[in-house]
Amino acid sequence: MKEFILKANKSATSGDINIKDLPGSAGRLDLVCRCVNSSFFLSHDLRRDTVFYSVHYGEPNPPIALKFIGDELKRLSPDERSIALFIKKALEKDSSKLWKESTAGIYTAKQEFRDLILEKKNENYRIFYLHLNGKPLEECNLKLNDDDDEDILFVLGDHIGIGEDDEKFLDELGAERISLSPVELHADHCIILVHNALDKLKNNE
Ligand SMILES: C[S@@+](CC[C@H](N)C(=O)[O-])C[C@H]1O[C@@H](n2cnc3c(N)ncnc32)[C@H](O)[C@@H]1O
Repeated sequence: MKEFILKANKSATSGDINIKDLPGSAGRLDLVCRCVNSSFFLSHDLRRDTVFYSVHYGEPNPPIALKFIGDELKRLSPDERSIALFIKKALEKDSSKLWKESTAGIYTAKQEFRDLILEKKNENYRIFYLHLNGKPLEECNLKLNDDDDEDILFVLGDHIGIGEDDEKFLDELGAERISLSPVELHADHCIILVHNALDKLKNNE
C-alpha cells in the first residue's frame, strides 16, 4: 500500500466552510483538495492502491483527520470545488477516535497526526518524510513487486511545513528523509513526483 499523510496546520475542523473561500477562512483547504487530486486522479482512472490522510489543526475543533481510500472512492471528480464539497460533508459529521465513513471511501476521526504515523510504524510501514534536504527516492531500494509491494507512508507538510517538534518525532521514529527536487515545491506537486518515481521504478523492475 502507498499512503500519504499531510499535516494541514490551519485547515477547518468543522463543516461550516465557505466553499468560495477555501484558501482564506477554510484555512488553505484548497491545498488539501489539490493533494487529494494529486493522490488519486489519473486520466480517466483513479489510483486504487493509494490512501491519503490529511490531519487538520484549524478552528474550531482540532485535530480532525480525514482518510481517503482509493479503492473505495466513488463519484469524486478532480476539480477543487467538488473535492471541497465532499470534505465539507465529512467535516459535518460528529467525530470520535473511531473512523466514520461520510461518503464512499471518505472517513473522518478525531485523531492526531503523530498517532496515525505511530500506527503505521507499528504496522511495519516504511516511513519517508518528504524534505528539501534528503536522499533521492530512487536510492531507497524500494520493493515494488506486484504481488508483494512494500507498505510505504510518505509524510509531508502544507505551506507551513510540519514544525520542528514533529520533525524530531519523525527522526526518533527512524523516518527516512527523501528529497524530490533541489527546490522547494508545493505539497500536491510532491505527491505527483512520488507517484511518478514509483511508477517508473515499478515499470523497470
Ligand atoms: C510548500 S512546502 C513547505 C514549506 C515550509 N515553509 C517548510 O518549511 O516546510 C510543503 C511540503 O512539501 C514537501 N516538500 C517541498 N519541497 C520538497 C522537496 N524538494 N523535496 C521533498 N519534499 C518537499 C515538504 O514535506 C514540505 O513540508
